[in-house]
Amino acid sequence: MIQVNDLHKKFGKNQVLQGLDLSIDNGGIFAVLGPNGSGKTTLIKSILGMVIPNKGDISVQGNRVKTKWKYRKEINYLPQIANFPGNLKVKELISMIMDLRQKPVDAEKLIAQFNLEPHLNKKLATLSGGTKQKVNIVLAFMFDSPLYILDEPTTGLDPNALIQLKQLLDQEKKNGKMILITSHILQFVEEVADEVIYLLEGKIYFKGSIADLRKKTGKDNFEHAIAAIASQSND
Ligand SMILES: Nc1ncnc2c1ncn2[C@@H]1O[C@H](COP(=O)(O)OP(=O)(O)OP(=O)(O)O)[C@@H](O)[C@H]1O
Repeated sequence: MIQVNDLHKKFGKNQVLQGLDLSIDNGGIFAVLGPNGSGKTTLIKSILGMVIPNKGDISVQGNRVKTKWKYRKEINYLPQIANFPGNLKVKELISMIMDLRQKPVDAEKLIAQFNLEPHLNKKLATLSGGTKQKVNIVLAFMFDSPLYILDEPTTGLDPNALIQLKQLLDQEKKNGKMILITSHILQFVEEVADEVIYLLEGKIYFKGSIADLRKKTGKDNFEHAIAAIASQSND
């Protein structure tokens, strides 16, 4: 469903992606990992058509990103930093996004799940970081789409909200959805991910299950396996 061929992207002299290939054709949770600055967000934004590559081809569900941008309606995206208009109230933002997307929604249940009712009449600028992230999650999950792209979804969440997020992910995975997640929280990744996609030096250095990663690195501990994979590449 996602096909990336020979993707190159540089910002000025900074060559971030250099000949990246990726193919995902089944549902499940895919964790996009890699050191800071390795290009995880750049890859995600290229798939979303928000970053224009210097070279290479991307298709999502058979639609080439360059020409058939309407495919974006089929993606639920949670940005790493949500730039909400601070003067809007939470409920106004939710209804604005509903109007824009014009798709059936199930916001009520999510609002209750993340205990957002007491915040609906508050302006976005006045919310705490974690509450903003809960709003971000509601916006990303309220439409039914085949593909979810979540950039650091756990940021700022309290333990209860984190449990709710994991439940949502599990439910959508059972519904056959494809879910791409970036996260630096390895405990979370270990719990939810079916596959790890590890970016290094502008390419995918490893793609496979956590069990495969353990086998490849000879490390049982996930954190150590991730650290080992980065150092193996320098050998
Ligand atoms: N719009 C931009 N203009 C200039 N440089 C950029 C831009 N976007 C990203 N970069 C650079 O590209 C590199 C990769 O950034 P990116 O945000 O994709 O990394 P990341 O793997 O998501 O990092 P992190 O783990 O810190 O979130 C970084 O060096 C970053 O400074």
